[in-house]
Amino acid sequence: MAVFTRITQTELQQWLQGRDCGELLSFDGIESGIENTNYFVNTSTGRFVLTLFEKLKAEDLPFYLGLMKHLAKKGLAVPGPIPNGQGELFNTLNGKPATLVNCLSGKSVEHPNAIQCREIGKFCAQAHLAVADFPGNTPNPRGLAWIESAMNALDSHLPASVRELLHNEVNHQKAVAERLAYKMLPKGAVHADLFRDNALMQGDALGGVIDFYFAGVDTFLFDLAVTANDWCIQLSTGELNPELLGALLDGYQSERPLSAHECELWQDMLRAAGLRFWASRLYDFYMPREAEVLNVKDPKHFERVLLARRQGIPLAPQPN
Ligand SMILES: Nc1ncnc2c1ncn2[C@@H]1O[C@H](COP(=O)(O)OP(=O)(O)O)[C@@H](O)[C@H]1O
Ligand SMILES: N[C@@H](CCOP(=O)(O)O)C(=O)O
Repeated sequence: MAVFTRITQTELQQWLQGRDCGELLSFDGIESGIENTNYFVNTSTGRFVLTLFEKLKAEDLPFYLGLMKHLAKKGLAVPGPIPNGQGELFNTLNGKPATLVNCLSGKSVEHPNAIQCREIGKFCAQAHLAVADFPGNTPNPRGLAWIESAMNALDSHLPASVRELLHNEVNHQKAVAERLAYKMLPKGAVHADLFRDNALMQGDALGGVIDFYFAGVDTFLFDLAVTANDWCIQLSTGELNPELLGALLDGYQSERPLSAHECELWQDMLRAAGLRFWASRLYDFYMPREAEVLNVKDPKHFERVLLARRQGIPLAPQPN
């Protein structure tokens, strides 16, 4: 259950005043989700999602909400925030910063097919093209600097074999970051958590992408690698499914061809993306946040993913 903050009809009615969203009819708490409080809000003009931010600070929100607004304005299937009467994308509701976004259709898929992988690949590329003129510059909050500090905090908790692999991969990624090819990679504001549960599918079509609250500036290739590691996975082994991966890359390259440097660093970025989620899951596992309704996600899954990517990859993209 993920309704951390309860609100009353009167509070919501007052908060909605001045927003271009019609008259409040009803609202219901959304049970799934673990970070924020979400409600479906039905009004005389449609259906919306209200999010009360439980942990993110007000100063962090302009980047995330600004990115969603930017992408929605460019026609991508992303929930656009509905501003209040003062033009603000968020303001306080019951003591928490809160925003209202339009409700997208569809539901997440557990076992995507090749067509769905192609669609998410296309979306990923379109989003990368669309941020060329987005001015926000908040770095990826879970970049290599965060991973290294998490690793140091975790060190005494970890079994020796885990510690060794973590240090080894962090050192490898630090060396990658020094390479000229890495420095030449195109960057921008990316979702950075484009997992299956953050995409709503309507059959084979993409209904939309939600949950931009791990977004930050990073390489486009890293964002694509995060997506591949989740959408194209063989869950039992952590290996990539060549058919699904081919479809994802094909969809991506149909919109934004990869450069020679991007192709060269594909395996390293798949490793970086595996490392990022292994580190955050280890962190959440060994240092659980207090007083939370938390489903801690299994770190072992991303250990398998990382080990598999270090061994090799089934398909390397070619520059167009
Ligand atoms: N804009 C939206 N349109 C439709 N459903 C949404 C939207 N935003 C959130 N949801 C629903 O709410 C659930 C929880 O949202 P999510 O952003 O994943 O929460 P959390 O950040 O707490 O993990 C999603 O799984 C989805 O069902
Ligand atoms: N996708 C990450 C967890 C990020 O949290 P979210 O539920 O807000 O998407 C993972 O699987 O470790």
